[in-house]
Amino acid sequence: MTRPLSVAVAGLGTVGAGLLTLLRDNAELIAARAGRPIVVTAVAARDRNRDRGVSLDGLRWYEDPVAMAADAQADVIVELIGGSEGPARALVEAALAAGKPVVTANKALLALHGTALAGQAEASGATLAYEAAVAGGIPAIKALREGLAANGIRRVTGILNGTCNYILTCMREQGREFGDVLAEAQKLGYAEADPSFDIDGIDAAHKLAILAALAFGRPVDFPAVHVEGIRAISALDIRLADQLGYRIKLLGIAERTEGGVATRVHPCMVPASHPIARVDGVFNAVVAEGDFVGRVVLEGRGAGAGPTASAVAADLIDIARGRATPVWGAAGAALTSIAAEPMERHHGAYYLRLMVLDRPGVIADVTGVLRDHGVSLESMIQRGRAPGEAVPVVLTTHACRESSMRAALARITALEAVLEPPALIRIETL
Ligand SMILES: NC(=O)c1ccc[n+]([C@@H]2O[C@H](COP(=O)([O-])OP(=O)(O)OC[C@H]3O[C@@H](n4cnc5c(N)ncnc54)[C@H](O)[C@@H]3O)[C@@H](O)[C@H]2O)c1
Ligand SMILES: N[C@@H](CCO)C(=O)O
Ligand code: NA
Repeated sequence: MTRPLSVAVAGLGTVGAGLLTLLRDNAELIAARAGRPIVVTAVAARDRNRDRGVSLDGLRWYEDPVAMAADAQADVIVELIGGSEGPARALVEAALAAGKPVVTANKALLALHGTALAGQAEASGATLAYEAAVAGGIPAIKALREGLAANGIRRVTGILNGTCNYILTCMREQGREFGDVLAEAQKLGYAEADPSFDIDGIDAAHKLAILAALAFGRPVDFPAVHVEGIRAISALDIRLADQLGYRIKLLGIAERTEGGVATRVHPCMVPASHPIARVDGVFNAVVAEGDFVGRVVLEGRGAGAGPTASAVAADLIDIARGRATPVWGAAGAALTSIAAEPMERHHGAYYLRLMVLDRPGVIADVTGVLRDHGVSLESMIQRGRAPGEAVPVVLTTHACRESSMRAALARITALEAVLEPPALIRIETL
């Protein structure tokens, strides 16, 4: 057998420790599939003495992860620190500059600096692999970049954040509070170091920006992604969605439109009968629609030590085998910018839930505003009666322009009888 692939790992948190465990437990089958053993020989972490459930005996130890890029014995650098700046970025840049292949799980880094990093990789001939960065253990990058490479892609839709999907599922199934479930997701190793990246939709937007670049052969464009998270989703809306035959999911959607490419991350009402509505807990899903293949659906765990380590190790096996693909699926010069379609131009149906004073004339005022903006109602439900008090009123609309809906919403919010900021959730028929 050829000599082992010598791996240097920076960051021994959830994913780093998971990778060491996987490479140890499955060493034999990995060696067979990689054509040679894959062995961690160096690590960089903050605390040498923390118990991670894996032995660090005999490994070269680095206080400064960036110094690892110059380790002459390391064949590959694995970056599992996280964050789009700081030591993670410095390490990846230093390694690529030295012509060393890099494997990372860092979607923030790729979404923000992916074009420059790919340029560096192309210039030095080094691989930059990132399967773990999108949808955890699901081989979504490989599927889109290699398996579906012969297709024009119309749309990619995904449940791309395990933490949010876990929170929404537990809120619905167990009636639990948002904060309580978030704390559990953190304990399970699903959440980002700063969990607002998860719940505000930023992490899903990082991943969607990466998928959109691969799907449409354009440079990664994170600022173009419209982003909303799940903070405003209430137990009441989850219950009402159920009654209407929907599930609330945080989706990332990238699609070709007449004006270019639209990329958006926001909570959606999806029909309860749609396969994506049944992707629950920490599971993610990626649905790609290609012009020749049709619809491809991938589902699996999107976060956690095991699934993420599985994806990192798969990239290491590719490197050990000498398999390399351009970072964004084509050489930098072959990528072409495509206009970003602004969210105001989105066309779709809406769920609007108001808390209104239960008194005559209020519904007429609300529907009057919708009429003024050309928004047509599909249904209206008032739950309960409480004369002179607040009651929830739910309206669903036919498809209309986002700009019309927003203008109507601003006027409805300002009505005296509307007591709280309304909840607006887009309905996706997919
Ligand atoms: N946890 C998941 O399920 C998951 C899934 C996919 C991708 N990711 C990504 O993987 C990366 C790591 O995530 P994680 O969940 O393992 O995070 P983590 O916080 O558990 O681990 C990160 C580790 O890096 C260490 N670190 C910080 N600064 C360092 C430095 N200067 N030198 C050396 N070590 C340093 C921290 O002490 C910590 O142990 C992130 O980019 C994250 O977005 C995580
Ligand atoms: N925090 C991320 C980790 C996986 O990228 C999530 O919850 O999906
Ligand atoms: Na993946």
